[in-house]
Amino acid sequence: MTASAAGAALALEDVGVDRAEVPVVHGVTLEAAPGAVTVILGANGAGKTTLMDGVAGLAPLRTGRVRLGGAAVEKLPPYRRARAGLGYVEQARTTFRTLTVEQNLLVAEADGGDLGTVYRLFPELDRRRGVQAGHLSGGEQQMVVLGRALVGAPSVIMIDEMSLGLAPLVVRRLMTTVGELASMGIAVVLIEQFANLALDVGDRAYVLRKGRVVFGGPCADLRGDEARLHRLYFGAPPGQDAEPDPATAHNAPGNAPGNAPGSARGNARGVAPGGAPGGAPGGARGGAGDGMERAAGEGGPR
Ligand SMILES: Nc1ncnc2c1ncn2[C@@H]1O[C@H](COP(=O)(O)OP(=O)(O)OP(=O)(O)O)[C@@H](O)[C@H]1O
Repeated sequence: MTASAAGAALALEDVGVDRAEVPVVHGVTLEAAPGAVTVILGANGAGKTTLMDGVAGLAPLRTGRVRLGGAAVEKLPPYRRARAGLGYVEQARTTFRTLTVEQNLLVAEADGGDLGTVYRLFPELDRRRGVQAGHLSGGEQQMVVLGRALVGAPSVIMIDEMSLGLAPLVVRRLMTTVGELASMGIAVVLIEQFANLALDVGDRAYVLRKGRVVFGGPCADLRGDEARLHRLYFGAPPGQDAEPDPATAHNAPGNAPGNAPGSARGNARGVAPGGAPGGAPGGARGGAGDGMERAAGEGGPR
């Protein structure tokens, strides 16, 4: 374990995950720090959801180690990982449709969970406690799903594509809550199709291509750099140099300093989601980065 992994709320070491016995995720090493938003980006099919399913115990780990607060959990069944503090908001926005908002939350409440915190974060739900979840808007249903994860009192919360099918205004509203969750000390892992919005609220980013990490570094290094995001998502066009090989990059993700909380939080710049990879123009905000990039696929490592 590296020194920084010891302080990480969630640390993955050389994680490989299979889908239907096919290897999809390969050798992923990354960390999520408490009080920070860690963003996972990548094109459709890059393996983001498969990675999260592997961490949660819903897809089989082929290789590697998953540490939660320093303790290895990769051999535990999903419910024990959840009890150990791992919250997972899956892509499908599933509520108990005939139960009220409050009943949905109570079903998931764990020791240390607190409905008051959920209602403070989502006054929209406070006003609709007695309404059946099936009668809520898509955005409100997403709040219920996030709320259900929160009343499990997680130290880490992984959120997969919460913006799917929601209006830009609603997505921006939910993104402010993502920042608030981190401010509460939770390690937030955010998978998001709208790269620009995620990079705005995020502290540290990892980009997956073909199941491998091809970038790990500060979000500031990627903000507004659409060309670089495109290259990371899809590889270099024919005839152009590929990204530097990780073997020569001096800062692999596992060696990088922990996420600096609050770098972008609360600064959402009102950028409309523009599809992935997004990247708002002119958004580069300094950041002598420790980012690294690596080639994947043909010619890439392993
Ligand atoms: N249940 C499954 N059985 C077999 N293959 C799967 C299954 N789920 C995903 N895959 C395959 O695994 C690969 C990675 O998919 P995954 O959903 O993890 O990617 P993703 O980066 O989350 O993409 P998206 O943004 O589209 O959700 C894809 O090639 C996909 O077809």
